[in-house]
Amino acid sequence: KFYNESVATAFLRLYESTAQLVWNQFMEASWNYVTNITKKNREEMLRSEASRSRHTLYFGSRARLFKTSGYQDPLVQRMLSKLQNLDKAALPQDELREYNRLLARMETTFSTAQVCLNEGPCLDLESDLQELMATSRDPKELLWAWQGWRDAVGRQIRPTFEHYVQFSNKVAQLNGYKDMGALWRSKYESDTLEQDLEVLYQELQPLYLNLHAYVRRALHHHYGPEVVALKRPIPAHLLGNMWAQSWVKILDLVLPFPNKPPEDVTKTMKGQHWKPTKMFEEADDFFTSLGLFPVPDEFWTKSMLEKPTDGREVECEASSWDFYNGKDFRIKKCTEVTIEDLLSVFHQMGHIQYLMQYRNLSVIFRRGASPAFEEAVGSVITLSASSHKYMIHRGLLSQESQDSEEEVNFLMSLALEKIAFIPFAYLMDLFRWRVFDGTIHKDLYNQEWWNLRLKYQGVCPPVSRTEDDFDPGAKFHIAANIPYIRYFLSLVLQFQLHDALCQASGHVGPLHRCDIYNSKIAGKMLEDVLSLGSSKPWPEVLQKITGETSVSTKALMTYFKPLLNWLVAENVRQGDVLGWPDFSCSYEE
Ligand SMILES: C[C@H](NC(=O)O)C(=O)O
Ligand SMILES: [Zn+2]
Repeated sequence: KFYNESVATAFLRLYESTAQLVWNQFMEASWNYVTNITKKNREEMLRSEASRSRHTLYFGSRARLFKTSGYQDPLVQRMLSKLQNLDKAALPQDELREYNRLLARMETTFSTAQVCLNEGPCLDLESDLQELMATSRDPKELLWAWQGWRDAVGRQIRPTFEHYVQFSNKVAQLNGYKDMGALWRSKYESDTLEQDLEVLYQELQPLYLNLHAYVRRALHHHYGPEVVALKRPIPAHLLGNMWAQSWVKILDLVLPFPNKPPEDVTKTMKGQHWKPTKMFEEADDFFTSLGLFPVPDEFWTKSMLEKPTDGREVECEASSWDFYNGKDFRIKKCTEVTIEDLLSVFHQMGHIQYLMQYRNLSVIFRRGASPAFEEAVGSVITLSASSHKYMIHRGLLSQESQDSEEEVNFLMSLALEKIAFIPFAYLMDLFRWRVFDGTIHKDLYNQEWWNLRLKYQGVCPPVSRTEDDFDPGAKFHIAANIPYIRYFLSLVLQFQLHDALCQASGHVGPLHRCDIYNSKIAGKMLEDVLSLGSSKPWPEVLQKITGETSVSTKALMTYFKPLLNWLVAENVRQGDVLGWPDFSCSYEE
């Protein structure tokens, strides 16, 4: 074992100079593939992945030779320990090639799947099927899209997914973890993660149960008792979203004060001839108003901000990309001119801001303090951008003030996005952790998925399911091997950060009215945190902004308190039962 710290420092410098090149090449090849899905580009991406893995293996296996205890510089120690995780590069080459092929197969099946009308056109997920799920109020049409998508994706990738689980667990074991779930959880550097998550979930459950009961009653009223029964779970295809993870598109069916409907911001955007580029410029302007970086010129020339119309097949799922050369950062998004997409643009631009803030760190530290921090940054800004104050400021709303009823309507629209999401974000990796640790046997994948969907979300499949189906695979992050607990933690973290930044920026009044636009103080606090990347444990990073070292639901509960009060009163008035005591998912046989 090498003990000598100066050898380690030289070793890391060599890693640094080679890693940027290798990672840049890999990102370019990956980018070329997902923005132009062809066999040639896939082969090129797989070749580039293999060379990146060889580089990881070379340095990672040598990093394991260093005995880092007792080193003076904690950063050297932290860098070496991170390098020692080889991830999938630990596989023998032939198995790595097979693993990469099946990963590409699952993700590409998702990205190219369509649902076709008999003798009619074929619908893409983005945005035909998502628009149908959002706007149709015909249960049969919704069922057609819901089932068609799962037939086209979930069913197709089930066999591949079973191999993916085996390979993933082998990767984890070769890196010293018992299974891939343990490797995923290790990114949070906490040995109480699962207990902490359960506590957060329990604290949030009353908010979710009250929203669920209220929304169920509204759908019961709209669709009738045959379709939506009180005291039962809600059929998953009626919630305005392909995965029932966000219910914001059925706000019109559940508006607390229907005589005070919010202005249609999407209509205003279209009326003002907004284009996708302007949506990104708006977000860029928000970050620069905080004193943070604008995106570089090549962001505008190299990003894919709209779905191509030249016939190219692309992966539409939005994502932000670091090309590891300190100046090339891109977003891939099939942007539509809608308020939902504007907020999603803010979220993605938050990722880009993180990449820019930590671009001078070692490649090893060019990650978020935790995956949840990566997701939370953009969402924090989105909370300000969602505020009535900001929308007025940008001319997207015209009515100056909101009365208390309009504020409840506003909070309901945020709750349909954020509160509805809680159980979904939690169960996505509860499912996969149990698949990886063997608790969920491969012959029961679909039944166990729906057990979790029933237990945590209180939703049912609209039609009976079998083990020929693989409904979890119809969600991008499962087809694309992207962990998800980051979104659950980000949901709580974003309100905690928003609250701290609002206080620092001098905001007074209810949290949901806060907009940190133009606050250089808030911007400086963000800069101090984002520029650390993953060089410090995330509790230390959190403390720099909030003074706390653990994630807390306090700010989220404060934000939604006026709505919870209203929901509880309403559910009591209606004599509603919280939860789904009649838990069977009924099907007319
Ligand atoms: C919440 C998560 N957002 C994202 O991936 O950008 C999703 O879309 O499922
Ligand atoms: Zn994100």
